[in-house]
Amino acid sequence: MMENKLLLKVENAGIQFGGLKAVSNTNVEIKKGELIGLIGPNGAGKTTFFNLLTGVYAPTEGNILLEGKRLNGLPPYKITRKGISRTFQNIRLFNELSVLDNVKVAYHTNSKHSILSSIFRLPPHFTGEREMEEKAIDFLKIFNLDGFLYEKAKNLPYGQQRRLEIARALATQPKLLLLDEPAAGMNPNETEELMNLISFIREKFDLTVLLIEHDMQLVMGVCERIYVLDHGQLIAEGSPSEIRNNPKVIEAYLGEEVS
Ligand SMILES: Nc1ncnc2c1ncn2[C@@H]1O[C@H](COP(=O)(O)OP(=O)(O)OP(=O)(O)O)[C@@H](O)[C@H]1O
Repeated sequence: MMENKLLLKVENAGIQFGGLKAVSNTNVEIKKGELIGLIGPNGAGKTTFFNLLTGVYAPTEGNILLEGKRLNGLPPYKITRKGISRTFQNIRLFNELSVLDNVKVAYHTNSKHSILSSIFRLPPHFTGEREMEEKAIDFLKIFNLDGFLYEKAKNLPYGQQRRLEIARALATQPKLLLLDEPAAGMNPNETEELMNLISFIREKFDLTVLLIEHDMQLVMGVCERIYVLDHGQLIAEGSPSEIRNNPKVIEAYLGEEVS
């Protein structure tokens, strides 16, 4: 793993909605291979920060650079192709499609064969399609979802839907994976499994991961470094133990019992 190469650089970036500075003047640097947490109270701007990174919103100030290239203003599908993908706080899947098709659709985002060859069913499509299906099935095995290939996504239990959402995000072959509250709604066992899964996929796919999470056991357990947002501003950055003992963070978010 190329651990010391900079992957993401966010320079003084922010966004204003009318009079509200939802995120302002943020500076974040993430190196290849890192697993980083983003925490902060409700409404601090965490999801908005993800929306900036993924092109849902263009920053109204500053720059976002992936491997040195500016992403500002690119639409989400182009940012996905450049290597950033995400999951959402409220799971977003194609509910009526099968588990297998959910992953195949994601593969299409980065597939090399053209839409035309798909429509006219020209030979490259068949090869591409078969390859894609095999890849998707192998992929779903990693997530323990290969027993449900033809089940509609909406029929999976909650924890498995979460895993499928991560599988879909990974199927676009990102360099940087953004996870928005992946443990929300999970019981402690599911959370533990998720922690193991995140560590495992990071190694297996040589990934860099940034995750928003309120579950401190998860954040402190898997992240190497943590950024803390409060009222749209970064108030701290450091290792889990530095963050746990940072008076500003305790006051804004963690409360005294966690210290
Ligand atoms: N499109 C928008 N237009 C106006 N205000 C917005 C928009 N998107 C987000 N905001 C505001 O920006 C602020 C930050 O919201 P955001 O959802 O990013 O917080 P969060 O840290 O993700 O919170 P939570 O932990 O509750 O998910 C909030 O005040 C929110 O109302």
